[in-house]
Amino acid sequence: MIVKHGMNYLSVLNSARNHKLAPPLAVLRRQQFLIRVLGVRGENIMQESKFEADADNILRAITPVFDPNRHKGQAGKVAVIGGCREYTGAPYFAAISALKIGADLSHVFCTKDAAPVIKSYSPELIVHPVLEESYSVGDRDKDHMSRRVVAEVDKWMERFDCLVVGPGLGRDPFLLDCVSEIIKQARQASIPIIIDGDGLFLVTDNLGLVSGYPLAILTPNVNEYKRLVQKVLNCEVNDQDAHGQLLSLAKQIGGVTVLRKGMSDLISDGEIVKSVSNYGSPRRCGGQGDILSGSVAVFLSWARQLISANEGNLIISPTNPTMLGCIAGSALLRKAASLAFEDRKRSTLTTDIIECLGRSLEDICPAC
Ligand SMILES: NC(=O)C1=CN([C@@H]2O[C@H](COP(=O)(O)OP(=O)(O)OC[C@H]3O[C@@H](n4cnc5c(N)ncnc54)[C@H](OP(=O)(O)O)[C@@H]3O)[C@@H](O)[C@H]2O)[C@@H](O)CC1
Ligand SMILES: Nc1ncnc2c1ncn2[C@@H]1O[C@H](COP(=O)(O)OP(=O)(O)OP(=O)(O)O)[C@@H](O)[C@H]1O
Ligand SMILES: [Mg+2]
Repeated sequence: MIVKHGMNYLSVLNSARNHKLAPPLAVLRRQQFLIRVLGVRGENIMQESKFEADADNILRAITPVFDPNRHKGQAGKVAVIGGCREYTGAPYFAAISALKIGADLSHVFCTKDAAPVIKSYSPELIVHPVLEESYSVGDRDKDHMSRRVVAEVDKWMERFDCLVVGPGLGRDPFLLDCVSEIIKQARQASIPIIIDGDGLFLVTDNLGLVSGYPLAILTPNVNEYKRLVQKVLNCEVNDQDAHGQLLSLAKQIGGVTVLRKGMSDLISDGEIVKSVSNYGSPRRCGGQGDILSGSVAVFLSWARQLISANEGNLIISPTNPTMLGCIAGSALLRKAASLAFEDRKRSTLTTDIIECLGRSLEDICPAC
């Protein structure tokens, strides 16, 4: 088989199959090698390796060692704002992933309907049934109700190291108005915010909510990225200049960090671009992005702790904690997805990947 410069990953896989080079799993394993050699979009090998993050070393550097003097909460307190009548899985996936990686406390702020369901998935999560959708609020009560919802979240705000806004949030207009206020409060309190799922639907039409906030991370999937590019750059997604376009997008939103999910995850804060392309899984079951948002929340919190403990002097690069959080979260999720796929093959589900998070982190960064 001749691997030519410019072949994309699918044509490489097909060509490998045509040449009967290897059974399917071995071909898939070869995918990682080929991605590294050719670049995911057939880009120049030098260019791709120049952008590839040193993810394992970053993971090792920011994951804290166990210390008997530390108390509950110091390894991270995260909150997920999401969960409504339709979606209860997404906020659960994000919140439980944060705990499985090593956060001490994980909260979920969701609607009243979603709360008992999410609680029943796990006793580990602290679930607040505080969000309201339009159908449960009379027109006259809206102002009063909105103030109540925002106050309920705000009284906890200072305790959180990071918020994840959007997994399974839904798109109810009243609920999204309340969430806009919650984002404003978090920003005022300088709490990092990861915006995912329906949170991106909200923010794409209200960019002022995050614009210019360096502690904001947007984690768009293919649809969400397309909408962001159209809205912010007023053009279509350009895969020929994926790095340049992502850089412009992050810059244009005032230096927020954008993690563009895909075959290879691309991350930019408007200053630099990094990619994470370690082998993941060919399964595209729903919920993997939710694991990612919960994971990034934990690693971002740890990266900020490390930076403040070292008074800003880091021996790793990049030094922006949002970039570090994204690189570590992406690398860990992809490794866990690959382990889960090895075990479960076609039946791999998001819950299987969550079960592999601990082992994946242990492989890279042993607990003792
Ligand atoms: N197990 C769970 O609980 C999981 C729950 N999940 C949760 O699902 C939510 C949506 O996330 P997703 O990833 O499906 O959004 P995406 O790919 O942009 O949309 C695909 C297509 O659907 C449409 N569309 C979507 N939402 C719509 C709405 N409310 N009302 C109307 N249209 C809507 C959309 O149309 P468009 O946006 O282009 O108008 C596009 O064509 C989000 O909260 C996520 O966290 C996931 O995390 C998976 C696991
Ligand atoms: N084509 C792909 N090949 C390999 N890995 C991918 C591919 N697309 C996405 N991923 C991986 O899956 C993770 C989740 O991305 P995905 O695009 O599925 O998010 P999402 O649609 O928001 O997920 P969710 O269903 O949770 O909302 C990404 O971090 C990326 O590492
Ligand atoms: Mg998603």
